[in-house]
Amino acid sequence: MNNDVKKVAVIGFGAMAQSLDHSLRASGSGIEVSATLVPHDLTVDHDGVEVFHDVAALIEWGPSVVVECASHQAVKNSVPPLLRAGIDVIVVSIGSLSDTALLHALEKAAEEGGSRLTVASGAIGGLDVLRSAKIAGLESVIYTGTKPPSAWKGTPAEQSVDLASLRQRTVIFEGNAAEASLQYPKNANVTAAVALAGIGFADTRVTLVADPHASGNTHKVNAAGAFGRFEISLENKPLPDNPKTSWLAALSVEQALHRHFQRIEL
Ligand SMILES: NC(=O)C1=CN([C@@H]2O[C@H](COP(=O)(O)OP(=O)(O)OC[C@H]3O[C@@H](n4cnc5c(N)ncnc54)[C@H](O)[C@@H]3O)[C@@H](O)[C@H]2O)C=CC1
Ligand SMILES: O=C([O-])CC(=O)C(=O)O
Repeated sequence: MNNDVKKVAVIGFGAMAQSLDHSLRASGSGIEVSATLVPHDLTVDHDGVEVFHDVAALIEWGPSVVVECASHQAVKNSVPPLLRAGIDVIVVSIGSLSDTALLHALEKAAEEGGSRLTVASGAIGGLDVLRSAKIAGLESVIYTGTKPPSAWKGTPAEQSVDLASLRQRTVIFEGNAAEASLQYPKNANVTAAVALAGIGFADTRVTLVADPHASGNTHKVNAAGAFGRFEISLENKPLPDNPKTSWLAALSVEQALHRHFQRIEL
């Protein structure tokens, strides 16, 4: 990796990528989004951003790093060829990594290309604690995610509850992180981050809640193990363009980018 070249590309140009683009431009850090890879049917007209509809053309353009802010499908389809071409990638659609075959394919692609895949922390925190605690043995990791009903639109929650008429806090899912990642690909990426850092997808217990009184997206993790106990609670503000996505997730991608270009990772 040449740290002096800062050709940053994003996959997707939705709420998170646009928040990232805006924040980077305002930061004066010299790191900006210069290209985006979007689906064929999407038009993006944004000053200073080259638009690609094909991963081969993006590779040809020669990004120094690519940030995935798109979907599980994008991780599956676009990330392996980038890694194979020697391009470092930061991913935020982490739920895709519950697919063990994909995880292995990504590792193989990175090995072949001599590149590196970084998993952003996203909308959650405390992953460093889980990673350390795991070494001595974790006994239990429990995640509880609460969002307003509007954030659960277009998800399986709609089949079990009438989101529009909810008057009280309602559990919409109980299971493990593997099931949550698969069933809620736009809302439960945090469960995958917790699972990967901690005791894995099968053993990470997950409860998802729709709460008409919630003003933002709340994430709680309780963990216990040989190290002791750990509890974290975040009250995240959503991005204005997507109530499903916390602003913190976009900020986590931005800090992962800064770390990518730092000689000393702070
Ligand atoms: N790790 C975490 O904590 C979090 C992860 N996420 C994930 O981040 C991703 C982006 O979130 P938002 O920007 O809020 O979503 P969004 O729906 O506002 O934007 C996603 C954009 O990506 C594009 N896209 C989808 N598949 C694509 C593909 N294969 N190639 C290129 N573009 C593609 C869509 O057209 C859309 O414009 C989502 O997958 C979301 O689930 C969101 C919040 C937290
Ligand atoms: O942004 C959030 O609060 C969490 C989220 O959507 C996800 O984990 O996919």
